Amino acid sequence: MPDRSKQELREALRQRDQFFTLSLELFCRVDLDGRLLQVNAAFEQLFSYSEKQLVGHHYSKLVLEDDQPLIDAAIEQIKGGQRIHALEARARDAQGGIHWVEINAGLGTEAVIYVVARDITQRKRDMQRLHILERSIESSVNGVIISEADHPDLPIIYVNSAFESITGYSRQEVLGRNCRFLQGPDTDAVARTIIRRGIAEKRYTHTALCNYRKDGTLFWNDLHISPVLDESGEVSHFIGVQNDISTQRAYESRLEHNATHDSLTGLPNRALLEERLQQCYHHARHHVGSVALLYIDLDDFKSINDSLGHELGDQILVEVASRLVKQVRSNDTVARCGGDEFAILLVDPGDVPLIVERLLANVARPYWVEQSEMHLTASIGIALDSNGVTKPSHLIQQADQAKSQAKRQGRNTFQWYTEGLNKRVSGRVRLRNALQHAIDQQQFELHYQPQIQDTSGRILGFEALIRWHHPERGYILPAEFIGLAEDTGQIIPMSEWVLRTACRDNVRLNALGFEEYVMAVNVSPMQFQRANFVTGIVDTLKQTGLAAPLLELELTENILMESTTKAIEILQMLRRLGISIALDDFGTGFSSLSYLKYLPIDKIKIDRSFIREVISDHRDAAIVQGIISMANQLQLKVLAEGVETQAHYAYLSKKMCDIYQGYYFARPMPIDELITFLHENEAANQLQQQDQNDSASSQTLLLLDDEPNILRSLNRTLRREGYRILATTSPHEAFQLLATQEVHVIISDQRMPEMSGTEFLKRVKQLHPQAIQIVLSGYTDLKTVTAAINEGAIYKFLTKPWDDEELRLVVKQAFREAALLKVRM
Ligand SMILES: Nc1nc2c(ncn2[C@@H]2O[C@@H]3COP(=O)(O)O[C@H]4[C@@H](O)[C@H](n5cnc6c(=O)[nH]c(N)nc65)O[C@@H]4COP(=O)(O)O[C@H]3[C@H]2O)c(=O)[nH]1
Repeated sequence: MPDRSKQELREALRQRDQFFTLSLELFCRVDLDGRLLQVNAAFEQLFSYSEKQLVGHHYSKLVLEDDQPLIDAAIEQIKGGQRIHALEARARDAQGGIHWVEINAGLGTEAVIYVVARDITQRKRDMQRLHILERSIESSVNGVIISEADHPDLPIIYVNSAFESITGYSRQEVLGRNCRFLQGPDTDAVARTIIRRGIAEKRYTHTALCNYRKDGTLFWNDLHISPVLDESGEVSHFIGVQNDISTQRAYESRLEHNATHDSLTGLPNRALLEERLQQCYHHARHHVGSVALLYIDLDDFKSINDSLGHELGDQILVEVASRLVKQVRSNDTVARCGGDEFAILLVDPGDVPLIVERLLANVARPYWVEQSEMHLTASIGIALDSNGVTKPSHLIQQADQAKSQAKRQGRNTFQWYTEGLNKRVSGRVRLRNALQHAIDQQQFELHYQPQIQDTSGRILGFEALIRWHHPERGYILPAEFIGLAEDTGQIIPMSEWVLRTACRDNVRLNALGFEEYVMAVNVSPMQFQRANFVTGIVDTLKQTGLAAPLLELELTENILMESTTKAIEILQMLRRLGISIALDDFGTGFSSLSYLKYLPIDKIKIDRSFIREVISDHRDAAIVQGIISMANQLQLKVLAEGVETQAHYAYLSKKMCDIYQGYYFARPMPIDELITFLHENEAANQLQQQDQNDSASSQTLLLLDDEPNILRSLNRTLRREGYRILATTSPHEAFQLLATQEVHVIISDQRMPEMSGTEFLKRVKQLHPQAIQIVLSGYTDLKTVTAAINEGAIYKFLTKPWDDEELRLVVKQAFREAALLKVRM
């Protein structure tokens, strides 16, 4: 070889070595057995071995055992004349660090393998990371969408499987499209704008919007959109992460619904009603009267609930709710305010009474519960916003007040709210406070009214009647405060006090040596319904020492009708203890008579409203007669309340009434007055008894009439009573008789030739003031009567022809009066 060529060859080799040495790629030469022959600097550097430490060593000094079969196979291929391209294997450096290398190799001319390799550890790591990211995106439960930002329509270039399962669209169906195909008519315009702006401004955006699945169903998409920047910082893509929050939304709206709706009927509750009312005020401030509020309360629903059970009670409430809703327009609000109370907000109501009538009629239609027919009514209160109300709760309150008024007016009716009603309600609030003060200050007293046995006139017992001794107003009657106390619950402490005091006072009467009297105490509905009612009574009897048979409880029909079975059980318990039961105000309760036979009671008290006109109104007379006959059949005692006159008494005793109570005998009186009354009564009884014992004739009656026939007839009527009767046709002779005999009662004619009856009695009054005088006149002209009354001498004025029974009673009373007079003198 010429020198020049040698020189050129040396130069080429030097350049190749330099290239070999300086190259950043890993170079090495390996013999066909896999032993290293030469490595370059990059190789030394990567593996931290010097060329000396490597040359002559088998490649397995570096390549991991797992990858060695790959290298062996590659060597075999090379030996067969093939080239190896991009074979990846792992090798360990001197410090034990692992490197991924990509190997290219081929056979050189001198049976040496030339290897060019590259350290791809970083690339491998990056790829692995990408792989993990992709796997995590794929396995994410959130839908992921990547769209291209360069393209104006932002076409989708990637969606994950979660997107497919949320939307129902496959990857192929959505690639290349803009995401907006998921939107629909209900998609909120605000949410769309938020997305549009976020994309235009290339920033992170978050919103929730309703989207549609492939099958057309709606879902709530909680969407986060983030821009993706390329190396130059430009937005190359948008990545959207979507979350199906339909269930959460449904739950939230259910929660919201529950917070504003009644769970049983599904109607708005009171809070939502107030909100709607507030909205109405807001919109309708311009014209008054545009809103009406109806407050509806079902009448006696409690008894239905108690008798049918709550489940069926609930069914009825649901039915009522549906009937109410059907009667109003869709922009009106029907709300359930709790229990059996509903309210309706009528917007631009028009003819309110017409609507209310319709509501009442519909509530009153029969209900079918377990194959039986049930009836129900409602009371409705109406308030209009024309009353200058500015707060929803006030309007509701006004309608509520009007409803209570409707209830008091007999139910199944409606009532408008008025200022007068408001005043009454404020009055009630004041009264309630005053009543509380009275309870705290013990301003109550008990007055006792005697109850009299029929023929004997004997006192059987008393009714305890509460009085409020107001420091300024004096005595206030129960009619003014019992009803309110019942509504407010204040009746409970009052009733306990009444029972205790009445029992204690009866024990006191006993201790004073009077005969045993029965004390009748009124029981209030609320008191009766308390769980501890019977034990409370037993405790009071124990504490006061009153024997149970000396206590009578007066209950009204209405109390017993509330829950008949339970009431019967309670009454039976009381009767077993020895306490007697009277049914008060009988005839006023409109209740069915058929239940009477089941009630364990002892006595019926005919309400005084029937007694007032009993002698002049044939209807009252018929009712009283009916009650007495029925009571007789049921072997119950009958007490007539409100016996005010002698005529009442005479009439009722003819009708076989057993017991009497009324002003005719005595008014209710405080305990001290009662004690005096009882003493007087005892004394009179004793005298009467003594007189009767002395001789039947000790009660002397003088009859004076100028007509002998009248005298005979009077004699006949009164003879059977056992009086000693003196009779004369002349006033003169009468004076003589009076002078010689003790006369207790005189019956005188008015018109006599010798002297007028009035004149005669006036003179007798002066001479014999202890004699009780009765005028019996055929002339009832005003002059005669007033003259007789003005003379003040007479006890009674009777007319001819007389009623025998009445006459007998008057005379009997007169003798009683004469006896009392004698005690007082
Ligand atoms: N016009 C007239 N009235 C007569 C006559 N005789 C009695 N009265 C009155 O009739 C009422 C009889 O009591 P009541 O029917 O149980 O009716 C009672 C009773 O329902 C209730 N009440 C009274 N005290 C109590 C009590 O302590 N507790 C409860 N829960 N209620 C009571 O208040 C009602 C009214 O009581 P009072 O005003 O005391 O009225 C009493 C009595 O004063 C009469 O000849 N003519």
